[in-house]
Amino acid sequence: MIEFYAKAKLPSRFGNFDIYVFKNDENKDHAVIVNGDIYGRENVPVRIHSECLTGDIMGSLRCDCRDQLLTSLKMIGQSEYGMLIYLRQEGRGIGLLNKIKAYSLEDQGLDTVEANLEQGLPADARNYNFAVEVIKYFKIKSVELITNNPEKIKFLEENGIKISKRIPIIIEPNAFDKFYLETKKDKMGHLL
Ligand SMILES: Nc1nc2c(ncn2[C@@H]2O[C@H](COP(=O)(O)OP(=O)(O)OP(=O)(O)O)[C@@H](O)[C@H]2O)c(=O)[nH]1
Ligand SMILES: [Zn+2]
Repeated sequence: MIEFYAKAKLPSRFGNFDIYVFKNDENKDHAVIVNGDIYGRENVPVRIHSECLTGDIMGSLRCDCRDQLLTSLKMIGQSEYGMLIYLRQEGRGIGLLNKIKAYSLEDQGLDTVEANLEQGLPADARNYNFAVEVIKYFKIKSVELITNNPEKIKFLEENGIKISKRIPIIIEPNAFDKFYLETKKDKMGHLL
């Protein structure tokens, strides 16, 4: 269960957003960025973004996270209404320390899935319960989900969220994330 905690204006380079924080079962400060009036609406563009300190903040080229984050904020800012749910599930839920250990194994040739498994961790430890709760909190009737990840679509649909459309978010690979993106496509079923 989530509970409203605080809301404030968040003017940004992408638009005049509102930011919400909710109390939740995981006790994590997930952030919800909202543009316009989403309450009770249909076909709301929604991005569910998992935290990536190295990419989102530091501009790492090992992944496409930052470009996906900026592209989706821009998309949402340009739409009449929309929402980005920023989940504090660093490293697909294994945390920063384990993600950097995984990077170290990837530097030795393992792919992103193998590097998690090698540590005895799941390839993807995330869940999207918080996102489901937020979508229900705003009584959103249907969602246009900005993603390439079929797991997110599956999780939301299994938990009663109607997805009217998937909006792909394809970022051109660079020399450093090419293999990472290939692995997402080949091993994780991403629609790339
Ligand atoms: N464990 C691990 N996590 C990573 C690695 N590279 C990026 N991440 C994390 O992966 C998450 C991003 O997930 P992705 O699978 O790239 O994308 P997604 O958000 O599931 O799918 P999209 O909605 O299509 O973007 C973030 O939490 C990153 O911190 C890695 O090599 N190993
Ligand atoms: Zn990343």
